[in-house]
Amino acid sequence: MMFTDELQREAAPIIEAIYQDDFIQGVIRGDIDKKAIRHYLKADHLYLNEFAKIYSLLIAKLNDKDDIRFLLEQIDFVINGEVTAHYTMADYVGENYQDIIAGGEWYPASDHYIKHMYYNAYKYDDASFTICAMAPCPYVYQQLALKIKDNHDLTGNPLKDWVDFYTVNMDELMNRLNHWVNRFAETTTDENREILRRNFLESCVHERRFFEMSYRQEAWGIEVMHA
Ligand SMILES: Cc1ncc(CN)c(N)n1
Repeated sequence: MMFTDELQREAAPIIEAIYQDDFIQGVIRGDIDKKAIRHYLKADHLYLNEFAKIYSLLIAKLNDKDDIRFLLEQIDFVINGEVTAHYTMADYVGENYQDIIAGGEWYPASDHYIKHMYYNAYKYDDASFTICAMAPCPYVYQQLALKIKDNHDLTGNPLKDWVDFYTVNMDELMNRLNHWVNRFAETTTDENREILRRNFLESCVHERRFFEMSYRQEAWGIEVMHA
C-alpha cells in the first residue's frame, strides 16, 4: 500500500463526518441557510487566494519544468477556474458575487487552516510537507462530491453545479500530489513520515471546521478598523 493510500484510509472517517454535518446535508437537501453560503464565500475566496500563493512558494522548491508547469496551471485553476463553483453559490444566495465577498476575512477556522499551510511552506525545504497540508483541499471535496453523487439524485437542486464541479478534473491533480509525497515518503525518516501524516489529517479536520465555521457564521467578534 502506498503511503498516500494509508493517509486516505485514515481520512475516511473524517470525510464521513463532514458528509453528515449540517453544511453538506443542507447542500444535499438544497435548502441550506443562505447566510451560511454567504459566509462560506466570504471566507473561501480569501482561502483560495492564499492557496494559490502557497503553490507559488512551492514552485521555488521544485526543479523539474513539468512539475513547475503543472503548478502554474493549478494556480490558474484556483484563481480563474474555481470561481465558477462560487458563482453557483452566489446565484443560490441571489446576490452579486462581488458584493457577497466584499469585507470577507480569515475567520477563525480558515485563519488556522491557512496558517497551517504557510507554516509548512516556510519551515521545510521539501515541498512534500506543504503538499500534505494542501492535498485535503482537492481530495476532501472530490470525495464529498462523489459520495453525494453516489447517494443522491440532485436533479433540480440549486447547488447541483457546485457538487458537479468537484466530481471532475481532480484525478490528475491527486495523482500528481500523491506521486510527489510517495516519492519523498519512501526515502525519508519515520519522524518525517509522521509529520506528513499529521499534516494531511489535520488539514482534513480543518476542512471540517471550515464548513462548520461557515454554517455557524463564526467570526472573530473584533471590530474591523478602516483607515
Ligand atoms: C476550504 C476549502 N477547501 C477545499 C476547497 C476545494 N478546492 C475549497 N474551495 N475551499
